[in-house]
Amino acid sequence: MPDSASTQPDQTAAAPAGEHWPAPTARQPVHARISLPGSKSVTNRALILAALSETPCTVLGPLVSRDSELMVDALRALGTRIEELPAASPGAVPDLSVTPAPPRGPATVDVGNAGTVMRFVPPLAALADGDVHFDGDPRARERPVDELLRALRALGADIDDGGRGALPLTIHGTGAVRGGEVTLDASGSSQFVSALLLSGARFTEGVHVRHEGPPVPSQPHLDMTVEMLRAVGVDVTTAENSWKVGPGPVRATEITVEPDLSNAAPFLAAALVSKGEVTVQGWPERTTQPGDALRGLFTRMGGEVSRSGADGTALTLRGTGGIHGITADLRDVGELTPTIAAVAALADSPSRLTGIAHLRRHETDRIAALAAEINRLGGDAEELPDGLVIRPRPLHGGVFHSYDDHRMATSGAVIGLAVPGVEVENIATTRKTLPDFPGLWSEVLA
Ligand SMILES: O=C(O)C1=C[C@@H](OP(=O)(O)O)[C@@H](O)[C@H](O)C1
Ligand SMILES: C=C(OP(=O)(O)O)C(=O)O
Repeated sequence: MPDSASTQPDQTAAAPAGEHWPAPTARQPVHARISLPGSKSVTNRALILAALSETPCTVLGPLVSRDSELMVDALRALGTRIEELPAASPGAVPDLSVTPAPPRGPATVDVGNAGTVMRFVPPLAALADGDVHFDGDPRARERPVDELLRALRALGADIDDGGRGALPLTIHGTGAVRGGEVTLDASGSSQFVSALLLSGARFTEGVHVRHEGPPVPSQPHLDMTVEMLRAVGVDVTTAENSWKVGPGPVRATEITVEPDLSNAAPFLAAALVSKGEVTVQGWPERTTQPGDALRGLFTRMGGEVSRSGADGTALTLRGTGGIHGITADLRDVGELTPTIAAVAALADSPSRLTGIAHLRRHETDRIAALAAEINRLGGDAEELPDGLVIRPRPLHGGVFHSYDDHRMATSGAVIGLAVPGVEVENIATTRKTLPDFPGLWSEVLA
């Protein structure tokens, strides 16, 4: 079996065959100024809202990567017209013109390994007239959707998942979803709640989602959903563990996508690790993106953050010398964990990262994968049920496996900055959310 087909980390596994990318070491402090592609989370929400809109909508500055392409293909399969507009300048990312149509089946949706596609599209597909079949990468069949399916059924959808509570599945759309009140346990993924809210205004009775169970992760992503819904005229009220969307039209005409701040993580880490300076352009003054937390996290780990530019949207992180360990509850910003863990492995004191049990069901079991790969390079990372303890030790070169996980791959690149001889297996998996990570990384290191 090719290495990239395996998703389960195994500390004892010998380095299997696969494409290995020699991670460049930073021989001197990195000094760079970069523009990052659009946010995955904003792009895929924008596309869903545009598809449900009463009016045509332009999505400005969308991400073009595997996850966004899967979303575009899914919506096209359901009848939405999505066209690229002429690029503003050569090499610029084309904006997207979205012409909505009532969702229709029969259709087949490939979710790849995109959480946003496997969770956000089923509620929209339940509004279709006809059957919609969902499947994805082998790992997608292991990622949780059970609570979402349970909730959708309670709201009136007819779903055949063969009793698995997982992909593959077929939604027998009847052209309408009753909606109403539903209680679910969203501790496995905030995306269950976001999914129901994004399509909820189009359910006959709207939707009132209540969460019961251990805390819901990724609060900023829930805020993003609520904020984007309100921006297109949807009535949303929230209380603790409760979100209510009134029935009514979605009126999206233009949605601008912010740069992906979570994808800023490895680049800012490069400044910290190499004692250099990296500036990310277009960092919003105010945002719901979890990546905004990098400012505080990397400051605690030894960096210095400043803003510049006429509108203050150029954000610079300067490495001041030391890299410090950190004790942090990352429940709200789980997707930053792989980069924080990589930096922690290079720090001058131990780190304890908690609140992230749900990462065990992300693209791979990220807790196990990070521990396995840091330890494979001579480090000392210990798994906790809900996180990691990382005690820095001198690391050596070797293969850093990515487990088909974009953020594992970029973490290997971060460690490689400081440790000669690190080879990242399947760097191409970074295309899930970044169109050309190796290219951008070499530019930054040049
Ligand atoms: O709604 C979103 O866009 C996301 C929510 C989070 O999911 P979980 O709550 O499942 O961690 C995050 O990790 C994922 O990368 C994107
Ligand atoms: C968890 C992630 O992605 P997904 O949207 O597939 O859940 C991620 O990007 O870190």
